[in-house]
Amino acid sequence: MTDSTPFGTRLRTALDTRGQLCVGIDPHASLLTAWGLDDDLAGLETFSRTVVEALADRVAVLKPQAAFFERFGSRGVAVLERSVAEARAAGALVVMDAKRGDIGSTMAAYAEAFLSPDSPLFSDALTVSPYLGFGSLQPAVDLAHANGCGLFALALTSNPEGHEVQRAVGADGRSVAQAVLARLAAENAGAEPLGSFGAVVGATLADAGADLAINGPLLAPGVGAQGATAADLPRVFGDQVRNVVPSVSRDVLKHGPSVEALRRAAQTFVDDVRAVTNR
Ligand SMILES: O=C(O)c1cc(=O)[nH]c(=O)n1[C@@H]1O[C@H](COP(=O)(O)O)[C@@H](O)[C@H]1O
Repeated sequence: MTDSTPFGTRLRTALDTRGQLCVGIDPHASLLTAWGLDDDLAGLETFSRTVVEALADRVAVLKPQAAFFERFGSRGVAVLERSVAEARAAGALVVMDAKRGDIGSTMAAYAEAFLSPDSPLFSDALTVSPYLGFGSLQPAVDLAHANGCGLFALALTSNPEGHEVQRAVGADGRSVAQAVLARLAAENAGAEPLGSFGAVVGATLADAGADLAINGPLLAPGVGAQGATAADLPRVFGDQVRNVVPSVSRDVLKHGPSVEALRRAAQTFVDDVRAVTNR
């Protein structure tokens, strides 16, 4: 199923109608065990199908983490393909968390894999790493534009180690992260109601220390297991809080395998975010 409406437009509608939340599908071995499943292909399949069944018809964004599927080889990737297709069919926007980034000619192949409607892994958006230079991402930017998809570029990640690279200051006096954010803002210029080229900015940051007004979505992992809460969002994101997509994996997933409990956990996060954003 393709939809040439730009990702940013579709995301704005999803956030406004379903609430500001992304749930990550991260089938950790420890979660499979906690759900009473074996850490094998059948466990992976049951886990993913349950999360999609519980949440794809009500949560704005689902974000499968590709590595947890790839560790089972090609049959794990086949489970990922089915999960993406079923989640999209049920109305969720799917952000593939594969954090791709390479020289431009190879980046074109990564873009084909995730942002081409003919690909079995076709997703609404893809996480990308701009640390081979933002310009190396151009094939993905072009394909996203062509197919109504989005990208989320790692700007200020939720892990403490990210700072040594992302806060480094270049010759022009800007941090590396600020330079990435500026490129995203340029890509989103003039887009309404929201651009399709987002940044990843961890909710765990003490403060962003950068201009987040990129006219695009801000994917904010770190809520839940990494220690951030909805109450941190206004401090980190200021007047951009409306464009934040808080992302939670383990703190929702730990409530399975009960479909009802997964739904309640997700709804609690949506309500908590709504309370701090006054929306
Ligand atoms: O791109 C991401 O999604 C991401 C970026 C980042 O800065 N930090 C981060 O934790 N993530 C991902 O977000 C998810 C966080 O999972 P939980 O800590 O269980 O909520 C994992 O899949 C991470 O790979």
